[in-house]
Amino acid sequence: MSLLNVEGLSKFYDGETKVLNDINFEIKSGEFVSVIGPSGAGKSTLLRCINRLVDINEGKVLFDGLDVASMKKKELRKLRTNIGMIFQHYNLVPRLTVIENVLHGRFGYKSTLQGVLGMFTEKEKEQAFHLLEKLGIAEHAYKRCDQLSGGQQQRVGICRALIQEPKLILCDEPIASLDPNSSKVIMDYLQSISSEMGITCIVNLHQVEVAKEYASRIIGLRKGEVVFDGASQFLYNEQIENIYGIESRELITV
Ligand SMILES: Nc1ncnc2c1ncn2[C@@H]1O[C@H](COP(=O)(O)OP(=O)(O)OP(=O)(O)O)[C@@H](O)[C@H]1O
Repeated sequence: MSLLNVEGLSKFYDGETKVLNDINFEIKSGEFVSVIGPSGAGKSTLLRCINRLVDINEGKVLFDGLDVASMKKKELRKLRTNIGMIFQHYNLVPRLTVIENVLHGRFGYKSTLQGVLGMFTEKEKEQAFHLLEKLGIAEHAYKRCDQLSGGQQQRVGICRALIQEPKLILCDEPIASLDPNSSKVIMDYLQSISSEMGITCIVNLHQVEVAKEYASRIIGLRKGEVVFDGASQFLYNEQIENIYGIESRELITV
């Protein structure tokens, strides 16, 4: 079943230059898709349109059949509970503990007062701890987040997204700040989230070889347009050159 439909999506920030131009694709529940493309191609903007962090200028984004562009405050809150987000720089609150940061993922289910007062149920705390165990960082639960390595902080970010019980996780360059070993750990976790938990993942990546290794499907963006959309095994050098431009041959290591 299709979870996400993007139909004729265009986005411009300044009213003139199209950052995204007539984007069309459909993503089925449980898919693991990577979006690749050169810097400035519009990868982050695309993710931001899907969870309406930015407004959509033309076309449609349908999440679970619902039109994201026309959502009002309450519907948007529900949408963002259904969509977890993982960022390059983790976006954690550094002075708070690991477990507090994870519990922030439950904010979408709380009233403002409950959220501000940090009123979480025992079940939610157990759930947070269980997720930290699953991601191998339970021993750090009561440390401040800023005492953790980048890779560990990203695992906290994943736990915070998972505790939302999302249908979709959007990852905006989740390994761009990490060394190769930590990157592998994070990508392995993201893959198991998709294959074992059935959560749909869309992952923006700069590394073509990582996208090919992990994603079953790749969407290639160039100058705001989809220039490739297909199974990763069909992303040959020719397609990579088309996405990155002929001048980027050094990127091709596959
Ligand atoms: N808030 C904004 N206001 C104006 N222009 C923006 C804004 N955000 C992004 N842009 C522009 O939109 C274009 C696409 O940016 P975007 O960040 O989506 O690309 P990207 O493919 O994710 O790039 P990168 O890989 O470098 O993160 C760029 O030209 C960028 O300068």
